[in-house]
Amino acid sequence: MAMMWEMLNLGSTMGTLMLVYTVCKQFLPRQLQLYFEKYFKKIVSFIYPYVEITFDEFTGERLKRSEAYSAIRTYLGDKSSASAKRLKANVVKDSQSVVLTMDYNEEVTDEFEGVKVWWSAKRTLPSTQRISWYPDDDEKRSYKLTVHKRHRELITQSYVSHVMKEGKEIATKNRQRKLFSNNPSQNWYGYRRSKWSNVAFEHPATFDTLAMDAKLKEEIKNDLIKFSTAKDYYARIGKAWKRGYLLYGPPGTGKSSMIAAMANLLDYDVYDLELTAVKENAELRRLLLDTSSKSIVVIEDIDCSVDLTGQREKKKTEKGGNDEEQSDPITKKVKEDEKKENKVTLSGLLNCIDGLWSSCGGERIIVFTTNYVEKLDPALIRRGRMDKHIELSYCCFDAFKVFAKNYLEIDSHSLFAEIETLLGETKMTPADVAENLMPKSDYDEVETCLKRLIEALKEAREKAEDEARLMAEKEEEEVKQKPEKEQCVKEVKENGVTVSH
Ligand SMILES: Nc1ncnc2c1ncn2[C@@H]1O[C@H](COP(=O)(O)OP(=O)(O)OP(=O)(O)O)[C@@H](O)[C@H]1O
Ligand SMILES: [Mg+2]
Repeated sequence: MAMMWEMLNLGSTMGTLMLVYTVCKQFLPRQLQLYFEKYFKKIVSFIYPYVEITFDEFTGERLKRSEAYSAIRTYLGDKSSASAKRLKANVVKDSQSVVLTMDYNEEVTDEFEGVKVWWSAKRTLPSTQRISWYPDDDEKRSYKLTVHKRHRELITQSYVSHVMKEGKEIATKNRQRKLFSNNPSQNWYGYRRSKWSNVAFEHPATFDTLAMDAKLKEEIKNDLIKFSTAKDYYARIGKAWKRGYLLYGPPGTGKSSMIAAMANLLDYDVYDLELTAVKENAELRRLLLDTSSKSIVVIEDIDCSVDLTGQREKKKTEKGGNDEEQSDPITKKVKEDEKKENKVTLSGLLNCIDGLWSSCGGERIIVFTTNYVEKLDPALIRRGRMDKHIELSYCCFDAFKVFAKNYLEIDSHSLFAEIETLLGETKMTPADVAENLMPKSDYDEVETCLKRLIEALKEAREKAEDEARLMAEKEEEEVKQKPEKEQCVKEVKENGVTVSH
């Protein structure tokens, strides 16, 4: 019997049965219809001794994508690539490989411990046509597993977990890392819309291409590797498996490049959290809860994203602050509106970091970057929240050597000594050093590039010296004018004369 069912297409057989059912129901007299319906199920289960299990794409009021569905899709993609006639292809892993998935209404057979099962992919489109900005909103997708009822136990107890496990393993093997960015909250709701949008993460920066002090680089690499393998350690000491990094330094010193290098080293996804698009603390919490493990959550330019100087501002206002600013109604209104627009507060952010990490899955790194570390509230960057503070600064000789090796493929040169001296005398960001060192045409020789950098360093040194001279002159002038000013103020006080400027 089973052989016969195998030879027939299960889907079309059921289709035929349903057709018979509909036709009979229409043409049978009313009295007989009731009997027919009553016995139809029994007849079907007798002729069709199979169990069907459906795995829908979405669970929990369609807000969460089902893990089982994803795992089955990957598993069947692998299985069906040899037998199915219609497949869908997705390019993964830096465009190097293609992953196939079963197309809709396609069926594949699988075997488990000698038992045959049938899988089919289904898509249900909305029954009524309607105009919508989101045409796919009502589309439902699922996989259907069909198996003989005498194998029900084996399939539900062992086969399904086998499929899940294999599917997850294949997914890990083909994993294309992603860069996520948060969507504004008005796009969060409805079928298949989500809090984060993503693209493939393909940043080429690694710790080998990162130009910085060699010792510090090694220390950071070791710290990251230790963290990623310390699951048991964190469990033993009773701490959530997370680590916070604060990267600070002037623009163009490699903060963003370091985040990319971290993600590439650990094979983590990156969640680039734009705080200015988050309306309130509750939204921030939901966003963070929707991140996956093995990920780096990044908040760039943290000093610009949230009013971290709130407490100090408040104190200033209490003392009287800037009278002009306070009395100006337009400035006041703009400030009020700004506050309404962005209600993420420092305490909200702190609660999210601590609350999130201690309450849900681990293996997450949070990175803050800033150009002005002194502006940040100490509560935000205290150890335990931001465990490691890393200063990325102007280009040192170690960093230059990395650039020379990567950009010009040299380890030493007679001009290196001069460059070392100049780097010690002036401040140039790694971004500027890289730009000067990069060959500008196919005919640019190594020496040309090094000499261009030397010229740029000399220019920067002269500019810095000029600026220092000007500053010194200005200070001298101020010192000279001080006694005169003091005398003037004294006279005004004594004589009660109003001086207008
Ligand atoms: N330490 C570095 N090592 C290698 N490349 C660097 C380094 N610093 C800067 N660069 C180069 O300069 C460019 C700018 O660097 P990056 O974006 O990482 O700087 P940043 O510190 O994040 O700057 P900002 O504060 O403006 O965001 C990068 O494309 C990179 O090629
Ligand atoms: Mg940056």
